[in-house]
Amino acid sequence: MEDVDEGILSDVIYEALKTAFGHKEFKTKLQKDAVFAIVRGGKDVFVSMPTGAGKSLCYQLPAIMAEGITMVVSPLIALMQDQMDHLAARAIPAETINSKMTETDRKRVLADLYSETPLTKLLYITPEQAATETFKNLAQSLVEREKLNYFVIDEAHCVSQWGHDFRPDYLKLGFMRVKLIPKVPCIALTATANKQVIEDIFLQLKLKKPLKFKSSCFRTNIYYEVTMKQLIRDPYTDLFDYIKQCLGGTLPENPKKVSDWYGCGIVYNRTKDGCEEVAHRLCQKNIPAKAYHAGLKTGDRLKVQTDWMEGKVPVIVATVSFGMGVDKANVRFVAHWTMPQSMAGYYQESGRAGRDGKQSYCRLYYSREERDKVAFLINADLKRPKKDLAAAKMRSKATMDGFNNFVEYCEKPKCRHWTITDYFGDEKPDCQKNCDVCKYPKRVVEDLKNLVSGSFGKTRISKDTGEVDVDLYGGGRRGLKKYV
Ligand SMILES: Nc1ncnc2c1ncn2[C@@H]1O[C@H](COP(=O)(O)OP(=O)(O)OP(=O)(O)O)[C@@H](O)[C@H]1O
Repeated sequence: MEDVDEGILSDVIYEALKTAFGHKEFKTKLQKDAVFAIVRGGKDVFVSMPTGAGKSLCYQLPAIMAEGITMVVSPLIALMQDQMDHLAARAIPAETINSKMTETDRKRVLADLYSETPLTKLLYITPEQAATETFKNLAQSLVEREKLNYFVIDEAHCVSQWGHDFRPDYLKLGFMRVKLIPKVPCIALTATANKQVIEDIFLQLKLKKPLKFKSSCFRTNIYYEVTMKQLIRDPYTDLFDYIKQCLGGTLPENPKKVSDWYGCGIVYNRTKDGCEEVAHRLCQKNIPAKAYHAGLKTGDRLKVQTDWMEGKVPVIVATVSFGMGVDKANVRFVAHWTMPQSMAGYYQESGRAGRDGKQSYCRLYYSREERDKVAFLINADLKRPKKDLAAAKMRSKATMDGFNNFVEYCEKPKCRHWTITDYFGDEKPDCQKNCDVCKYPKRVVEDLKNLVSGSFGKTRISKDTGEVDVDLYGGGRRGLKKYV
């Protein structure tokens, strides 16, 4: 659509936005700019927006406007299914080819894709599927028939050796693209990429001078805080009170009538047993909660997720296996009962709060005991023998950096929003006291002092960095030591 008059193009895009997705406006100017650039075509595009900002629409709208097919590489079958359900609800024909589908379905999808006028608009595949002969032949055929419009890589941080969800199969996509579909524009999207990850995405996918659409990862409507678990007398009571506060302040008289609750929430836990334990204790306190983890049978796990999605149970207590692709608007809080392994992981998990733009809350329960446990687990994992040593070394460094950065988030009295935006290479945000450090600086510093025993140096607030400089470790050692 390179030569189309801009006014006409704009009318067509807005019309499609309304008829296909039911939206009158773009969510943000960045979403609009990205859509317009992708529709104009001819260029690779990189989109980095916070969770819930509406990245999917950036490629789905151009995909339905174009005459051919858009291929979307997505990391998980569940994630694809979720996207396809959303599209099906809007009567947009989307299909997948994956290892779990029946032979009949597979034949049906392929027959459509090889037909003269395929009905499919979006085809979702995993990176593993993209590496198969079936897929290579299909891609070649679509290119020859000029039916492939865009090649989309969702959750593009998975491509990067430095990304927290690194998947080696993603590395093949760059070669495949150059060899098979060199002229098809590539659209890479992510929510969690710092400078290093972005550079690696460009390199691995061999993007050609991509147009960049990046917004700050600053989530204005989330209150971030860290609670020192070892300093509170009764952590469970603290969690109950927190949840009650986030979900409307008072307990409904009939706790089974969930419509009384103001929204819902997630409690993340590192272990299956931990999830069961917390869910059990919440139920004892009349807070309906269910555990979600890999130890449950598929059907049970699905039921827990559906109950939570439909608002039948306001609190889900889950391991990190829960959440990717979950698009629920009214998540009022995300509490971490244990510690994630990296800043990028925490940003993604906590970012499930407040997708509707309303004020929401994220609290991490932190203790040094937990920090040491996670450090031990990471160390053990890094020591396991690896096939590709060079890649493993790079990964180790990324993992260590990610963890140490996150320890700093917990242990440095610096604006939480600023720490996050700093990590992702974004500008200093205007926090507006929407974090504990900015709202209660004295209390945070006191807590940090109490976190460790030893002598403390003077407390000084730096004008340049916003950090409260305090000798937390005693013995004159300043700053944080590295743990992994
Ligand atoms: N222009 C728009 N107007 C109103 N709502 C929109 C618009 N674009 C997207 N949305 C809605 O915003 C929500 C978040 O969109 P989406 O799931 O694409 O976010 P995302 O950036 O992909 O998030 P994540 O990184 O968590 O996957 C969805 O409910 C979607 O329907």
